[in-house]
Amino acid sequence: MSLLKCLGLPRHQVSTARKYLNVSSLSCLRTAKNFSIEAHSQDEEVVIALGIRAVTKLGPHELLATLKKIEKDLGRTDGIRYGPRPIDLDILFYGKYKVRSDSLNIPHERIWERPFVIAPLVDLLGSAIDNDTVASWHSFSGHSGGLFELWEKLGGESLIGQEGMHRVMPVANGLVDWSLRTSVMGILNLTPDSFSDGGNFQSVESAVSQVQLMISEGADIIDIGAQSTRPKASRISVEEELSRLIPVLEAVKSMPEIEGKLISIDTFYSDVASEAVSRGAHLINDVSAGQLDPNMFKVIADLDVPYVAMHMRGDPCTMQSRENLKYDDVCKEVSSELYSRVRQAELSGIPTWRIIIDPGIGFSKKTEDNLDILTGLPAIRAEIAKSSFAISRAPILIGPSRKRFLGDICSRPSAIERDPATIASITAGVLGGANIVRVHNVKDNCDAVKLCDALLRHKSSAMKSRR
Ligand SMILES: Nc1ncnc2c1ncn2[C@@H]1O[C@H](COP(=O)(O)OP(=O)(O)OP(=O)(O)O)[C@@H](O)[C@H]1O
Ligand SMILES: Nc1nc2c(c(=O)[nH]1)N=C(CO)CN2
Ligand SMILES: [Mg+2]
Repeated sequence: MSLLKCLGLPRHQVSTARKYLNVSSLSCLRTAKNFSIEAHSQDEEVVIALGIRAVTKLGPHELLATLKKIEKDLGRTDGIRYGPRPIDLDILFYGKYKVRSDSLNIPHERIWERPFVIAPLVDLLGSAIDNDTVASWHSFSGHSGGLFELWEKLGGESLIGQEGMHRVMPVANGLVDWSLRTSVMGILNLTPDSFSDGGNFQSVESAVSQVQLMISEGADIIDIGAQSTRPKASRISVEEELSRLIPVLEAVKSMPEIEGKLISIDTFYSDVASEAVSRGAHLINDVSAGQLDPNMFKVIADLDVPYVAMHMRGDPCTMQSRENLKYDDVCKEVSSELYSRVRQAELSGIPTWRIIIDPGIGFSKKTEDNLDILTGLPAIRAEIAKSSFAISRAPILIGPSRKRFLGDICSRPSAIERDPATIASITAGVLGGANIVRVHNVKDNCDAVKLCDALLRHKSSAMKSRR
């Protein structure tokens, strides 16, 4: 088992490099999030650092030769050491082994003082040290508290999001740091039967004007769904979903206002996902996290777009069955079930730096479960961090908008009356660490997230000045 570091990779080559690594007798076990290190001068490229943990049949020197070949194929020429280069692939660790030869030193000698190497390296771990190999990596660091202590000494989590180092996701043609401000995802339902706005936006013209409205009100992302996932909704075929979706997607793509905004597709069908991405959709939102279509993960792995993996049990027909509503500790169980879906996605080739997680408010949850989740996002992150820091730090999306539990609490049987309660639930979620909110009423929720972001910034600057 080895750990690799890729450094200095131009944006478009992130996925190319990963594909090279996949075909070179490495099978990926885990991927750490991208870190972009901002350029110090204007002509410098943004540098991307990422970590990969993989299994290989190659010996350490054979692996080094393979990596050198990949570096060469991607355009690296022998030149000034430590200078600018299109890619740098290093072996940080190789199982429990130490290697010392003229051409190879493992552990890599210069990792210990480099925050941009340690950041993705720590992300490949979890706080629970669950095997001997990982234990040996900790001991190689020379610190009694292992790699975690080393990371703290370098500055730790406080280095991230400032001082030039960002945790980023490749989205459309750029890199997004979802932690900088909360993003608002406006909902466009192309369904006759959605619980809140079913039937309103079925014609292309009304869909386009709704998108115009949501963008003018501040939406960052438009989430287009052509299949209802409300409890007990009957399922439509891929063909029918596409026939509703494609004309609207084409029309939305040709709107001048859509420039700079992201288009998300709410679907659990892989064929819908691939068709939509080929027509310019930027992101796939799958309420089933791959459970309703066995091809979903493989298709998403090849599509190279961000993927929202939402927690749900069963399908929209069975999700509210007694069995699927049974939790001892909802935050713990949602965390472990979501973690195992994301793990599966990773093993199918979707790197964690493309994954957005969603606890699935209203999907196989009772009212009190939804409340536990809305107040428990930090607990969900902490629980996932036991297994994987990278996944625990994924952006969180929440979608409480106009859902029934809000109506039950506020005695609002009609969904449109639930906007004030929605705003309160969004506020709770964002203050607890949600990064993207999926809402019907864009205008009012944009104000809510702006206030939350201001509160969070204020709190973190007050904490810093106290230090
Ligand atoms: N663990 C290791 N991983 C990769 N290369 C190594 C390792 N240990 C020693 N080397 C040797 O270091 C030589 C120079 O590495 P490279 O050209 O990648 O330098 P660099 O990228 O400028 O430095 P660095 O990788 O420290 O940032 C390689 O040809 C290789 O033989
Ligand atoms: N990611 C995500 N997608 C959804 C959600 C949700 O909560 N999260 N809720 C829906 C039903 O309204 C439909 N789609
Ligand atoms: Mg190198």
